[in-house]
Amino acid sequence: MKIGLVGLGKMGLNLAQNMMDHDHEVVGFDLNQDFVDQAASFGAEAATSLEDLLSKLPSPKIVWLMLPAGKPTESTIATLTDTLAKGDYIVDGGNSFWKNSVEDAEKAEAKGINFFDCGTSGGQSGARSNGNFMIGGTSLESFNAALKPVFEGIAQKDGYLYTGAAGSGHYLKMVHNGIEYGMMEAIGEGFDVLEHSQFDYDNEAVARLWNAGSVVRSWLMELAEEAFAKDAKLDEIRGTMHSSGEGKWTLQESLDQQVPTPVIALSLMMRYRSMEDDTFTGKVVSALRNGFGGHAVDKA
Ligand SMILES: O=C(CO)[C@H](O)[C@H](O)COP(=O)(O)O
Repeated sequence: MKIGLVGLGKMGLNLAQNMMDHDHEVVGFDLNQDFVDQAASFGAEAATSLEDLLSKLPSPKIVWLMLPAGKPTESTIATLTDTLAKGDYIVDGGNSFWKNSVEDAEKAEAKGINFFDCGTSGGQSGARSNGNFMIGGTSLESFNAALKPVFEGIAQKDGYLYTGAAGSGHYLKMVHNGIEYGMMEAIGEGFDVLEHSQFDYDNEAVARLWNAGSVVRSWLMELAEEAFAKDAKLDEIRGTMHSSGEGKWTLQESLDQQVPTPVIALSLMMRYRSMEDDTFTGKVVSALRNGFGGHAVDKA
């Protein structure tokens, strides 16, 4: 297969190499010329623009996006929907909001373009090899015809699934990331309790121990082991926990469906709380305690 890959950042560049490792040709484009040059140095064909990339693809054209969710992805899909022809393929491999994918697919499919929304998991190393992919889209037939052979190579065994109608791939990735929020928060909290205990635990040794056959062994625990190996008390980093939106979307969806998801909800709240050094909530509560009970307040 010859695939046009748009977006050659951390994930896209690794995915390009993964595809080429499995005998696919890649034409790469990114607004950042350095990324294009890097992809070319690995053997990808460099494109100077989206139009140039399309001109280098045989029909049916397969255009695979690895762009930040939101405007960069949506505007590129709109351009592709205007430009591509019946039978061509769009694969959105970013972390797009699933409702956008449903709408994007409707517009693309109205023109006979196949649209697939592909949640990509496994981080940068998974993109590079043995990845994990959750793929919704136009039909199983069109998936099997052009994309299945690609996923057979770039995914690990059992590491890809056609999940049904367009939107279902990114919906599944959204929930995956909600789970990810909860798992990471639990791991973080567990180590926080250890840090505050009367005992002197070696965090790296604990993570290594738990990775050796315990119930909580996991890739996340392995990443914790690696992080503690580099910086035993993580003194070099702040505890601000950024978020890209998928946890929020999972919570919004669970509220819409009236499904109780307290772990995911609180994990998201903890991320938001971590972005503030102090809180206005805290100031108000402190003032109220002082007001009704004369309790001490800490001065700013
Ligand atoms: O999809 C991912 C992992 O599965 C991305 O790394 C994503 O950015 C993680 O979400 P967040 O940035 O909100 O922590």
